[in-house]
Amino acid sequence: MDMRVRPYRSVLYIPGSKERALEKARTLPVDAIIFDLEDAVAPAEKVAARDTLRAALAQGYGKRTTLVRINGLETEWGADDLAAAAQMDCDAILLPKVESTAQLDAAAAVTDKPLWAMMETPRAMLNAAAIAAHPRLAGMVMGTNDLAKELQSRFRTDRLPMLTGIGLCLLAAKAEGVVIVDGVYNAFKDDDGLRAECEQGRDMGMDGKTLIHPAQVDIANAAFAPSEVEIDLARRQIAAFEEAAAQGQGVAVVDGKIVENLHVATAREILAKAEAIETLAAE
Ligand SMILES: CC(C)(COP(=O)(O)OP(=O)(O)OC[C@H]1O[C@@H](n2cnc3c(N)ncnc32)[C@H](O)[C@@H]1OP(=O)(O)O)[C@@H](O)C(=O)NCCC(=O)NCCSC(=O)C[C@H](O)C(=O)O
Ligand SMILES: [Mg+2]
Repeated sequence: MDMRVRPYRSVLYIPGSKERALEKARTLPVDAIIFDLEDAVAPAEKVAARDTLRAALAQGYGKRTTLVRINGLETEWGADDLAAAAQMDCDAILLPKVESTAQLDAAAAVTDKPLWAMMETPRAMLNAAAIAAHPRLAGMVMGTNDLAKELQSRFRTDRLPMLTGIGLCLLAAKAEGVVIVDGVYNAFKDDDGLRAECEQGRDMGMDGKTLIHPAQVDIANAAFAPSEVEIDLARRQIAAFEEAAAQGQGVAVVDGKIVENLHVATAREILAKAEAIETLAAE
């Protein structure tokens, strides 16, 4: 499926050590899963988590995209995590705290799997263009908890302190055509807060949101899917533009707004995304 069309609305973290959660995920309507060996797994459980995760992935997760987040290659677990993940039934490997292309080169020397990068430090934001342009990079994940820690910023509902960093990563991802998903919303019982943050991410151009709890899935799926209003408008824009083109005109007007070929391209992407979501849901 075309990467610009494949849904990444909901990307759920699951600690690689939690068997119940690993099982539960097979029942959840998530577009992608990050199987975590890093921060969600206690040091004493890290080695055993590799085997737990390998066994879970071998049983399959349907059409969901599967990513394994390893520990940093500079840690005592990183190299063995990477070697283990390279042999697992997963779609890609997610590297934490990527700050340079050298880290991607080191992982690329060990595995042929696509690589994703956690973007979660100020240096990562400053090097986002080079990271996104790495030939093996397929996606970026915002790590907004680590970013807040590094920035020494305060939590704000509008996320003002981190918008510069998020914006740099978005520009880099869009310039290179790689996926980018937003950071987690920690208050997993606060539906309204999550909904607002999803809307903000969607408005900015994020492909989806990383999540920490099953209760967050439906809100993210709704926020990052084309709405009925958007689908209806897209259909009408395409029809109006085709009619105008048939009459030798390059521009149409729908709802009092101009429609040019670039708007039609966006409209087609909206319909393709809606169709891809339907296809995933049907499987
Ligand atoms: C946050 C949690 C610790 C809450 O756990 P718990 O109290 O057990 O939740 P519930 O009792 O409400 O769980 C209800 C059922 O849902 C299952 N469950 C819970 N979480 C998940 C999950 N993530 N995936 C799949 N299933 C899940 C429970 O097993 C219950 O199932 P059932 O028995 O059938 O009722 C917990 O949600 C959790 O551990 N979440 C993940 C935390 C995590 O992965 N953190 C690391 C990633 S965040 C991060 O690092 C971001 C980044 O790096 C940054 O810097 O920002
Ligand atoms: Mg982090």
